Formats: sequence, C-alpha cells, structure tokens
Amino acid sequence: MSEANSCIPPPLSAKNKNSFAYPTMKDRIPVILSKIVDYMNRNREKIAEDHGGEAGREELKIMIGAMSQLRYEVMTNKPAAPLQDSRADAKIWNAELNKEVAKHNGNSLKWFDSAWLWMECYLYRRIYEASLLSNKLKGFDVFLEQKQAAFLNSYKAISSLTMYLLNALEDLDITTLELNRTQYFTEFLQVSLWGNKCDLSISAGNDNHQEHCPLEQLTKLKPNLLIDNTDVVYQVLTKALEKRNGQPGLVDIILDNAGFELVTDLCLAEFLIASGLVAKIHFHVKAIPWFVSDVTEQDFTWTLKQMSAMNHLAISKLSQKWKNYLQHGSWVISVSDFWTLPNDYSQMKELYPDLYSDLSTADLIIFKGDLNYRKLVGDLQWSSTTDFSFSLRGFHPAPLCVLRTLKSDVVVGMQPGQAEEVETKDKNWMTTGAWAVISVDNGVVSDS
Ligand SMILES: O=P(O)(O)OC[C@H]1O[C@](O)(CO)[C@@H](O)[C@@H]1O
Ligand SMILES: [Mn+2]
Repeated sequence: MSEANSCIPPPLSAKNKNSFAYPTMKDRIPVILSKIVDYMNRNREKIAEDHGGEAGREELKIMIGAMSQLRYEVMTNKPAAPLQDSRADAKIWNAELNKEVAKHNGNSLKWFDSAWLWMECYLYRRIYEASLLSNKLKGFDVFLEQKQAAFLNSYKAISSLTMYLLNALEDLDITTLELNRTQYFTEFLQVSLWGNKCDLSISAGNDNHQEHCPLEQLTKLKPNLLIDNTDVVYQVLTKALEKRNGQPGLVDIILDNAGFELVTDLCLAEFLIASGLVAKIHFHVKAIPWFVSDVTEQDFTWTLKQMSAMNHLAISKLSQKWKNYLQHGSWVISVSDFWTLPNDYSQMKELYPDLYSDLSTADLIIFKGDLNYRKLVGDLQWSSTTDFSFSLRGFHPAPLCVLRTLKSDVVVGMQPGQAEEVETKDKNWMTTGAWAVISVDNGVVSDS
C-alpha cells in the first residue's frame, strides 16, 4: 500500500453504533420511508386523478408496497439488490455495486455493515426506482409536496432577505467602496451557508422552514462558524478578476436544498453578478429527487415561477431579473447524473471526465451542504485536524469552497483541540446543523 493510502481512514458506517450513520439507518431512514407512504396514502385520490385515474391508483398501491418493502429491507439489513429500472444511470449503479461487492470479497452490501454514504445514496435511488418502474407515475417526485411547503412556509424570511438584497444592490451602484463590497460578500456568503440548516432529510422530513431573516442572525451565528475561510474565497475571486484585467469570470454553484436555501443561493448569485465579481453562474441541480429536499430543475423553475407570481416588489423584481439571466445565458442550469451516483468526488475525473473539465473552467466552485461535504472528503473517518485539501484526495478541478452546516460526524481542517472544545459546549455539534464551516481549497495540499 502506498504511503498516501496508508493515511486513508475507513468510511463512516452504521456498523459503528457511535456514528450518526447508525441512528440514521436505524431510525431516521425508516421514518423518511414511512412519511412517503403516509403522503401517498393521504393524497392517493389527488395523485391518481393527476396520474391516469384508476390505472394511477393501482400503480400508487404498487409504489406504496415498494416503499414498505424497502423499509423492511433496511430494517432487517438485507443485501443491496441491483436496480431493475432502465434509466441510463442504472447500469453505472449496478457496475458500482458489483465493484463494491468485489472489494469486499464477494460479500453483499448491507445497510448496517457497508459505507454509510454508499447505502444512503442507494436508498434515494431505490426510492426513485419505484416510480421509474411505474407507467402513469414514472418520474413522480415523492418529495415535491415537502419541498414546496418548505418554500411557501419561508415567505417571511424570503421577503426580508430579498428586500435587503435590493437595498444592497442600490448601495453597490452608489458606492464603489471596496469595503462595502467585501462586507456584502461576507453577508451573502454566510446567509447562503446558514440557509443550509433548512434541509428536510436531517429533520426526517419535518418542515424546518426559515422563520426569521437570517441577516439578523449572522452575528448571533458567528461563534458557531468553526472554520471561516470567507476572506480566502473573496481573494480567489478578486485575483481571478485581476488576472483577466477586470473581466469577470465563471462561478459554478453545486446546489443543495430547495426551499429557503435555494433562495439564499440565488441571492448570493445575484450579488456575485451585480458586484461585478462574476459574469456567469452555472447552477448544478440534481437529475432525480434526492435526499428529500435537494433541488431538481423542476424545483428551480417552480421557485422562480412562484416568486414572480408573488405580490411583493423585491421578490417579483428579482425573480424577473433572474429569469432574464437564464434566458440570456448569464445563469445556466446544469444537470448531470454524476451528482446522484454513490461516488465521492475524488472519482469524478475517472468516471465523468467531461464534468471534471467543465468544472475546471470556473474561477471558483461553491459546494453547498453536508452531503456535498461528505462526498468531497469521501465520508472517511478523518481526524478533525486533517488538512482539507489533503482530504480531497486529488479532486482539484478549480479553486473550490464548501459552505456546510454539520449534519454528519465527519469534519476536517480544525485546529488541534478545537473539536474537543466544541464537544464540551454541544455534544451534538456534528449532527444538528447548528455548527458550520466555510472551507476553501486553492489546490495547495499540505501533507497532513
Ligand atoms: O442537505 P444536506 O445539507 O446535504 O444534508 C444532507 C445530510 O442529511 C443527512 O441525511 C442527515 O444525517 C446526512 O446523511 C446528509 O449528509
Ligand atoms: Mn440536501
């Protein structure tokens, strides 16, 4: 084994009862599956009406059965079965499944024995398999209602955030003070970071919309920001601008959750464009319904449509501006199956070289949320003081940062003793989304 490999720890797994993987597998995933069954039962008339009447009703019964079967498989630790549907990614999934089985001397992958990341991603692909095997319900998004409710219930926070953004844009027009721009950059970056607390899979689907305007909370939340590389992120953008003699470039945002978090990401994107730091934004959405609240293209366009129909000056003005960006190409929605595979990002270059080279053209890549963080660092049992760039294990398409509230028990880049100190303040600091990191990699890897 090479020197580098000897420093690579094993993945998080539910076989370790002290890991958050265990209560996720044992309690939270069965709850998420039960909520899908409840939702489909509660709405079976409406769903059948919208999807082929009697035939839809019959297929709904089959989907409900499939969810109950999946819940039984998880709870009784059954082996992971190959996917049965004919979506193009099923072949990659089944090849990856075979690779994993071969890596484990022919032993099947099991929910409580195998890598948490692999099994949790597999769970959401199995949920979607049930709709793909249907006819009238093919492609049905079992999480749609929850994502739309999360958006609608965050109206107050969206209202105050968009009004603040409009004021900031006017302010930017008037003052060319670099101080102002840096200050606003910090605010909108951190609003997007804390927007990540609103994810439905952590709450096992319970609505956790944003109640208050996050800007007021930034000062209060600052002590919970364990690693803050905001300044380095800003320098990456200003250096790229200088390198191009003031011509703004491209930022890729790998989105996470729909609802309020998406609105905070759109506000950050608007600021990046309006401040002259960036000319183009590529938004990466999920190709299929994922981890309950992750953004699909349908969620993205629905959100803009909802905003433009709201009787609220700032919300409708901004959404109109954003629709124009999409029409004229300064904003682009990108979809790749890679983001909904079980693979961590160190495998992208080999598995999806085109995506890797697309990302390489960015001045900066912004990754949002906990699952993206886990895939960046491989969901491995790193020591908390491991160097962030080292933990990427060769994934350096372009300078990148990750805005993540902690919802799983892996973190890197901390100071010696810092994790122990936080533990004394909050024993659940790694799993509730109450603590966060903004980490950056500009390609310089130290060897720890
Ligand atoms: O939406 P986010 O921030 O990626 O959070 C998803 C996270 O929620 C969880 O399901 C909660 O444990 C994690 O497994 C997953 O990484
Ligand atoms: Mn998510």
